[in-house]
Amino acid sequence: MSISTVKTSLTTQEKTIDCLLHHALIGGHQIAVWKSPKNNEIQLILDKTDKIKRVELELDTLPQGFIAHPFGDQEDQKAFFLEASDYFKINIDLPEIPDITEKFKSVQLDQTQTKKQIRNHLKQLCTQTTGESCNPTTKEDFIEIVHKGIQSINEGEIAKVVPARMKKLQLKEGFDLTKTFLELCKNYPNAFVNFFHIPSVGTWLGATPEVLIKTEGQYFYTMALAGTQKASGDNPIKNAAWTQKEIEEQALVSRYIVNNFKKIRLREYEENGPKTVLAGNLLHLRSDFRVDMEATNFPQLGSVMLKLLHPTSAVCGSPKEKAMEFIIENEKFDRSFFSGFIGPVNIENQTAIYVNLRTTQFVNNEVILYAGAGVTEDSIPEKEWEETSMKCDIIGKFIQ
Ligand SMILES: C=C(O[C@H]1C=CC=C(C(=O)O)[C@@H]1O)C(=O)O
Repeated sequence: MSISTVKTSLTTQEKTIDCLLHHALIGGHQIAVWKSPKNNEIQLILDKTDKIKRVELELDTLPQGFIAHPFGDQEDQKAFFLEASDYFKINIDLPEIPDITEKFKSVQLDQTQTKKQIRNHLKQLCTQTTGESCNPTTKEDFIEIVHKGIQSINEGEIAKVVPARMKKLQLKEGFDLTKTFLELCKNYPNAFVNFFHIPSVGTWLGATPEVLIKTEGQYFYTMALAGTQKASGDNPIKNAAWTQKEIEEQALVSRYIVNNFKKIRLREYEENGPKTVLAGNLLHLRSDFRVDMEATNFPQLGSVMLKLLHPTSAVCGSPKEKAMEFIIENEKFDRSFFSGFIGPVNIENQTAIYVNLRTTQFVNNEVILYAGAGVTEDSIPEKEWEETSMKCDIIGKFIQ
């Protein structure tokens, strides 16, 4: 695997990403591009083996790469995996230097032609998933699901459920993938901004605020993120007031994490929060968990918790199995990779896997936006619908 660090000005940077995206999309290769929260480097891997790989969730045994798992259980219990044939880092703050694009150009194209070919390729994408064949969720349908969810909660079937909806937009003329990615990086510095493309499987662009599991050195991290309100005013975090509904909704996610620690008899962990955090123009409640894997003698905690946590009660509900049954029965579309998990594995000693939220799928000249909302006994259906609209807009406003 070759590793290159590219330090470029914005235009060279854009040119570099354009060139690598073009190389991957036109060449039929797999590609993942991401920027981690509060980081100034865009990272990019190309998988040129041209094999769609499925791997077990044993993170320590994997080479450097990028993992992607749909929301639903997979029959073989495996995830998709892009293996890093090439790995690049592009610093967004430093101006200038090496032009690595020469090696990736099969034909000499100017930037306008490159961008046009990327766009045309995006317009023609098809996937094996069924998302594209379904109609967008209507407000009436979503509100009905929320009502049903509240009813199941009142009947004691479940404590919380997270129904989702999908919305379609036409891919606009002149859509520029690289520019959109850079815009997302600029506007959402706290998010994991990502684009991944697995030919015939899925092509997704998003900016998620939610870590599922992260391991770095001896430490393991996870978080309980839930509860949503619009950020407003000069100091939105300070001015935020949370109702009992959101406090309980987030507490359920924290409890779910703690219960999973209990299952593996892990007693020593740090828990901080909940505190209010900003994600785009939304506020959430978040508790952070940290475990010293050395001190607790849990070297494989990342893989163990990944299997236990997904799907968390932030995207499915609680108890997990009953909430999943509810979703399968009532949602009329395939979530595909939405609310699944994605992220870099074993890259520079770090694995950081995120819940795939605030995201969009490219398919058949359209983009599909997805969003869910945590329903508890105190939910007001109309407000849950509005919340999903705000969540769709996080990415949607950059697409239109
Ligand atoms: C399911 C989503 O968000 C989750 C994460 C944060 C807040 C949430 C909420 O308030 O419902 C959700 O649990 C989504 O963005 O589609």
